[in-house]
Amino acid sequence: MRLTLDSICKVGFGVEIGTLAPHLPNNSFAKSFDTAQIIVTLSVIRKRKAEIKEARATNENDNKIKHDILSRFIELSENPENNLNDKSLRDVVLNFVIAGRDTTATTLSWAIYMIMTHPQVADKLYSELKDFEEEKAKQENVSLLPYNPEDAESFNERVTKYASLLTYDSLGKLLYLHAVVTETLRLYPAVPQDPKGILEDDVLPDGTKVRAGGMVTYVPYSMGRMEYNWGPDAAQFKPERWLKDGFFQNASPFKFTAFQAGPRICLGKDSAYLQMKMTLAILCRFFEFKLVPKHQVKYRMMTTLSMQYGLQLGVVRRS
Ligand code: HEM
Repeated sequence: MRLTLDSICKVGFGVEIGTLAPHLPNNSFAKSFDTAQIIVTLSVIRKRKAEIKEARATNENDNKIKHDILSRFIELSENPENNLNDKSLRDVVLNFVIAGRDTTATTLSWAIYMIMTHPQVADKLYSELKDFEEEKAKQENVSLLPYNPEDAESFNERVTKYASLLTYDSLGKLLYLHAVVTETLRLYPAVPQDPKGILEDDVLPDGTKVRAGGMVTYVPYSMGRMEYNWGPDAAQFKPERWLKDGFFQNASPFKFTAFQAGPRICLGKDSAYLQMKMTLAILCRFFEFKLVPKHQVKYRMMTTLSMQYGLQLGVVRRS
């Protein structure tokens, strides 16, 4: 939650929340999130507006002007035709924080759970990440100094070097990692069910009549486990099902519904993949995870699919 909250606040609104600082501070933003969202987000909007105004007044060059999502919405709000006031901007901020924090955090937890309970997947993923490191370092003429997992300094140096090799383009080459994340979302979709209110009487494509005022729900959790959709091994965690002849095979969003489908499909899908793949690449290259014996992992069906008792695990540094 700390990682994904920091990330969505930085990418979305250009604000350093700092909940993941080395001493893991209690953070007023995170703490007050549930109770004081509105006050906090309005202050972020006001601060950003003032910064934009100042950057323009002092004719700052382009790299001083932030390019986050909020700044773009503020620019749109300057045109009265767009009808965007502070309240709508507040809703934009809240929408992105809610959409971007718990979804990716919960998917990362399920992915780590799947990886550590499927040793063959963990091995294959580790090989992909190690091979990537060697190839990329060779390509970029980066020297990889040997390190000792027991020695924090040399270990951290190597992790930092590895992180610098992970770019938007290079992450796109980690196909097994992409398949691991996608397979996790098939079995543990962050939004497990997604109800819709019916505005007008209508008839669904299969002839089912629906009445205004009622509700229809599609359930990615069930759809991801239907043999009808995925074959007799639907219940098994098999990233390989997404790969054919070394290429990633996308499924229709009407079959793999974790991000919804149609015109209101998730706007943050690519950004979510980027963040999750970057995090998992570093974690799975440098750490091995072991579930705490007898710890029970059970899902909790809320707006997002969380773990009822959390995920308790041991972590060991890898060579
Ligand atoms: C694993 C990660 C994620 C999953 C599974 C996911 C899933 C979804 C789903 C199912 C919806 C449709 C909700 C509905 O309208 O009924 C949605 C909408 C949305 N998501 Fe995501 N999401 C993820 C991450 C993110 C991130 C990181 C962001 C922001 C950077 C984001 C931004 C949005 C926005 C803005 C919408 C509303 C789109 C609209 O109504 O037109 N999501 N997401």
